[in-house]
Amino acid sequence: MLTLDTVSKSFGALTVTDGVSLSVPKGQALGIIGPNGAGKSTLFNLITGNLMVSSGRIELMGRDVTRLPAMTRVRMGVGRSFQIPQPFEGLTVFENLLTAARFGGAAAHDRAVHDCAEILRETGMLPRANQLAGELSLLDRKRLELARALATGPELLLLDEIAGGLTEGECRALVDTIRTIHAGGTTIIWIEHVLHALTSVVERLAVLDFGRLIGVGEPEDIMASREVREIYLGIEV
Ligand SMILES: Nc1ncnc2c1ncn2[C@@H]1O[C@H](COP(=O)(O)OP(=O)(O)OP(=O)(O)O)[C@@H](O)[C@H]1O
Repeated sequence: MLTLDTVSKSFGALTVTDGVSLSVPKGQALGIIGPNGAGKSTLFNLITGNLMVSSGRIELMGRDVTRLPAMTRVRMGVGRSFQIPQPFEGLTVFENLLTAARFGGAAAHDRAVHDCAEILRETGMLPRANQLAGELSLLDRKRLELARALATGPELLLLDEIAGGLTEGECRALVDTIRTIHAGGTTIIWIEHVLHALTSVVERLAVLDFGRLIGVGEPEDIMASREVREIYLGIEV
């Protein structure tokens, strides 16, 4: 589905992504962890085309997308949620979804209306359909962020810290929704600091530190590794 080949990104003298190589097979759920400022969101921006790589190559569904703009990648099936939800505050929940489906996914109107209704149901947002996005609670803003990403019809779904700030119960509900999306065959890459939520969904974990990929593997092995415990969790072993 996705291959990163020695991808690097620098802002002036600051290297934020440092030679990252990674493959994500179709249908897999991969978690990305790492300390604040490790370059996780930047990596998402490089995958989506919101930022262009300084060097390296990105392949999506067998196609070199390294120089393709973000909109082309959305239309190819890359959907994302943002760490800070960015809905159109003055539009209703349904209008927000429809906008994503029509412009991000390029679906015809009738089809988009049908798909958006389905996504509202799937994400538990149906009762909020006619509410203004600007009036939503934190949980519902997060759900809307997920729903908007789904409305673009993604084959590859990138989730950026979607569980942070939620109560245990809210977090469980969100995890159930993400599990269902994954079970439907969508490839997922999920950046998350709420580790128990993340590891209850993903099959593989990648660790970023100072822009470098320092480990990729089964969640149990990664969480048990000395390097991760020292660098990420700050636990002396
Ligand atoms: N446009 C930019 N210009 C300059 N520096 C940037 C830019 N975007 C990000 N950075 C820097 O790159 C580093 C990585 O940022 P990034 O947001 O990718 O980290 P992160 O791992 O997602 O952090 P967090 O867990 O806090 O969200 C930080 O030091 C940040 O200040």
